[in-house]
Amino acid sequence: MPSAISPELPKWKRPAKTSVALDWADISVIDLSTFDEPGGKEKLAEELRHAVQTTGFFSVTGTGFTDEEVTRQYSIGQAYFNRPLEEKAKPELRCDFGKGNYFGYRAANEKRIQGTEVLDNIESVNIPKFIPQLASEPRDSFFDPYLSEIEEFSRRSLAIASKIFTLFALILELPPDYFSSRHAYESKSEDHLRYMLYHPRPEEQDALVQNTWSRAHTDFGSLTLLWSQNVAGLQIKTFDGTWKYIPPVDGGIICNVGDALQFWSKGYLKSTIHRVVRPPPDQVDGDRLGLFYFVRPGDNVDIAPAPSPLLRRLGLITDAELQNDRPKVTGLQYVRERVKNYHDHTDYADRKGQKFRVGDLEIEDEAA
Ligand SMILES: O=C(O)CCC(=O)C(=O)O
Ligand SMILES: [Fe+2]
Repeated sequence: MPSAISPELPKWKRPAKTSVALDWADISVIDLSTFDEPGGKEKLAEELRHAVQTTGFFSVTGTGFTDEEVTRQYSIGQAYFNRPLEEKAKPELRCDFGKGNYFGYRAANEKRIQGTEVLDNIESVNIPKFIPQLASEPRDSFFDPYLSEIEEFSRRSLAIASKIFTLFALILELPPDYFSSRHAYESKSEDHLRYMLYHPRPEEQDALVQNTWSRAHTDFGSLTLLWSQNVAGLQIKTFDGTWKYIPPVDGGIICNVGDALQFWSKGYLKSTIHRVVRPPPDQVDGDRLGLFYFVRPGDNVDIAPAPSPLLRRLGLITDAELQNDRPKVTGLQYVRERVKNYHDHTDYADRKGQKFRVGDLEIEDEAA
């Protein structure tokens, strides 16, 4: 059982910002502290509409998370990764990619990149929601002393996401809880809190894979929360086709729409293509530690267009489509297929333009 007082850990130190002049994306800042004010949601919804139609990535502030709480999560992540590989990589603690199950540990250096001899430099660990239905999923006993604070962080993360879902529902003129009810904390889903570490690679190796640390993709789920980080490398493909860096937003969480929300909204809410590249010279020597909450659709939720009056008016959905009695594609089926298709290989190969289907959903795994 977690102890009431969590043990001390070496305090993680946030790396300095780069002094290299990079081509930064213009990211809207949505201040959620005004959410409960009269008219607050409506105003934020308009700001968000603009953000998702220009860059697709946005940041939220006023989330209630203190810098100390966020640093603590990084400290936990750092201490976890500092342990020997044999402890982290026990078979029962690993992600079971054959089943499309992303809970648990993913080791670095096990897959090749784009058919070269260069190895994947990412290790990560995904922690499920703290609900009884997920109690038997892999969870490293390293986390035991910290479980109560990790659980609180996980629950508060989804609460932030819920506010954003409410804004999306307002934008689409749906009942305010249309999306948040499909992502309830107590309902089983593939949501996870993630600590993720990129290990720097020698420059010659990076050169062989076009400096790719994570290939261009769109996120699988509904919404991704990425605690702003100073080590540059994350880039988005802007709507005019150029790649721009996501800038650090102090105290902010970077958010992006995932493909599930794009399916529900028939593309009105766009899941922006992004990738991670080798950081600039003044940041490339250290590890790049990231903290995320990936929101996935509830296991039993149907991934089908939402009956949005706005989407109807825009001609993006028709009544026939809404009445269509097609077989349901559930959140669990969809997410598991995607994880399997992306990760259950020995190589993160170049897969540009390749499509696959889950039910009636057409999916491109590597965005061109
Ligand atoms: O590390 C990052 O900044 C982004 C990672 C990412 O896009 C992902 O894991 O889906
Ligand atoms: Fe991503």
